Amino acid sequence: MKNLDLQEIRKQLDGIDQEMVALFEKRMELCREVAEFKIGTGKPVYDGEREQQKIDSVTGMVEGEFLKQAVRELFTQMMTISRNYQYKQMAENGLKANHSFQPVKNLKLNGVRVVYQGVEGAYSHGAALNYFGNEASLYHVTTWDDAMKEVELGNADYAVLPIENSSAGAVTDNYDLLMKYENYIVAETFLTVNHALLGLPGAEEKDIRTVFSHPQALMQCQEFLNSNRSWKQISVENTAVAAKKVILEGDLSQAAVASETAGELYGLKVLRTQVNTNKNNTTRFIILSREAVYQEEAGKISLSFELPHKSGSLYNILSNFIYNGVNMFMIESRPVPGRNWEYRFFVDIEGNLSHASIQNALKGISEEGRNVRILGNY
Ligand SMILES: O=C(O)C(=O)C[C@]1(C(=O)O)C=C[C@@H](O)C=C1
Repeated sequence: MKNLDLQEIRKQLDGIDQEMVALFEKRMELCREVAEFKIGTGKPVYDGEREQQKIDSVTGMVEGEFLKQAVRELFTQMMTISRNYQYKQMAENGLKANHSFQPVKNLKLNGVRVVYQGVEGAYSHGAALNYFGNEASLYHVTTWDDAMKEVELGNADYAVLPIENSSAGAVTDNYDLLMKYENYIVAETFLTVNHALLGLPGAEEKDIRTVFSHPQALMQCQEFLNSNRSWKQISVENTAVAAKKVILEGDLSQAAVASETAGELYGLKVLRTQVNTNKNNTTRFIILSREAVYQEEAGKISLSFELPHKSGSLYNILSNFIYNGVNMFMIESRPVPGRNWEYRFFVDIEGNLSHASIQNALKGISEEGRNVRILGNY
């Protein structure tokens, strides 16, 4: 008996769904006409005011919070699909997302000037050597900000900056610098980072009272460092500066957390190897240029945008990736300076600026987000 009831209900549901699909098709056909109108008049696809009116009107047609919320979600989704349909048509009419990036076969690597932050022996130096080898002329500056400035001024062709570590996460200061300067990410390189505990040639681990390193490196070695409760952990500019400090101050109770290479360079003794918690500790470095170029084979795009402090705003903007079949690798958020509780999002997606799906997604993002910037395709 029950089974029959269910079958009967399902039959009715099928009938309703059929009507809904037919109406949805009609709605999309009208949206196609809207797109034609917008292509003709140059109006943007996204009209936030109209969408709000629509949501207010349809939620007003039902009773009760549950149904109001359901109808809100349903229509938000439908309008998102409608926007994506319209962006697709714009792209087919040659109206692509605006960007000034030029494709190149290969990046210029020979005889270039490359800047990194820190001193010789710092991990950034290792990353620069990793990517550019010995052909380039490498030099260093004191801060990450200075490295970005060198590129902007044209003193360096490229800067090498750490952006993410597999155990400590994002290097947030460098995300902020991506906003401060108009330099572009043209490549990335990965460096396995193994920290050693380094002391004076005459020191033993039992003599140590103070450990110097970069805050990220200290964080990456928390398990080992915290097991020595009496040790004072002191942050300095970078790991190589820590090593230099230990040798210059000549105090047996001081140690540095830095690479073994830095230890050799400054004449320190390895008191313990691999003190990092994660033994696969890897840092991702980005290579920045002032030229907006991308290699034809590039497969990753970094972009940033800001969103208002409003329910669903992130969900809506990310739908531009979903409906274009674009895979997202990473998302990171940073506060927007001067605007409490509003965020700037940094997103890495899979793809190349020449792909139609990417152009569609970027067209949507650039209409719906604020201060949208393509940071690079590499
Ligand atoms: O009315 C429009 O301008 C449309 O493009 C249609 C529509 C919708 O699907 O209802 C889609 C996108 C706009 O942001 C607003 C509304």
